[in-house]
Amino acid sequence: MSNHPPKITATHVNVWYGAKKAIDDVSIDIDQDSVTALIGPSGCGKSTFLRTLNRMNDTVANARVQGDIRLDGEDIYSPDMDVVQLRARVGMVFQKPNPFPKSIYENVAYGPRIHGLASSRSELEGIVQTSLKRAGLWEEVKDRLSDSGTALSGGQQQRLCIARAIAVDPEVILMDEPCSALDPIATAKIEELIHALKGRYAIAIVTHNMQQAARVSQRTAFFHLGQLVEYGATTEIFTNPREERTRDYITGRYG
Ligand SMILES: Nc1ncnc2c1ncn2[C@@H]1O[C@H](COP(=O)(O)OP(=O)(O)OP(=O)(O)O)[C@@H](O)[C@H]1O
Repeated sequence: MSNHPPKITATHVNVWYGAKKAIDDVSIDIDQDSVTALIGPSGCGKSTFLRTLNRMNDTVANARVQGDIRLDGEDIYSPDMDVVQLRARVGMVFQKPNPFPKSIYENVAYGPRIHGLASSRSELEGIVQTSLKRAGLWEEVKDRLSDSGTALSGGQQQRLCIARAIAVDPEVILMDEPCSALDPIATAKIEELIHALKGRYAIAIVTHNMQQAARVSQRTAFFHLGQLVEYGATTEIFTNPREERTRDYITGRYG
């Protein structure tokens, strides 16, 4: 495990949708050097919790978040926090690949351009190239950068979305079931990519697939009915869980 202080600390987090409580007093640290998997049955609040980490819930009209969430010690819900900046620092990849209906190049160049990360066209080209390389897509697209991002296969589109997140130089990447729309080969590529990105970015991934959690993560958080039941080293959670509810879930008794 990491020698660094946690990248993100979430303490006593509660989330409501209107009167319905979706997250109940959850405290978690997200480690800089690990991949953290969030697992649990459908509707247990995994995505809701993940979205609190870059304030994506701000965009949901009836959602209300309470608690303390810090990125490198900085309160991300502080009124001083620039949310656009925060979402560049804490990037997100969604279940369904969602490239912009623009060229492959533009998909990746857009973020660095609006954030003013490149002072020249060649610098911007360099960022696009590096991001596509880190996302494991460069070899497949280098000769067709002006083709539409939406013309790529689903797995390529998802790697394009990862390149788009990487392009704005994030510190954390949140992935919300990034492989659920992909076939096994495309899924394996994303899992390899997660391995390759580990350490450079703190990564938190929501997954329904327990084998995937076991393969890609070093830490696992098990959620049930909006609560964090157990959080620890992935090997411990899968081989020697402390809680009966965790054991029931990983042995397939529900969910
Ligand atoms: N925008 C919303 N308005 C009202 N309720 C919501 C909203 N989004 C989610 N919920 C509810 O909050 C609870 C947690 O949902 P969430 O999507 O976070 O769970 P999840 O564990 O990610 O589920 P899944 O694995 O099915 O994606 C569920 O009961 C869900 O119906």
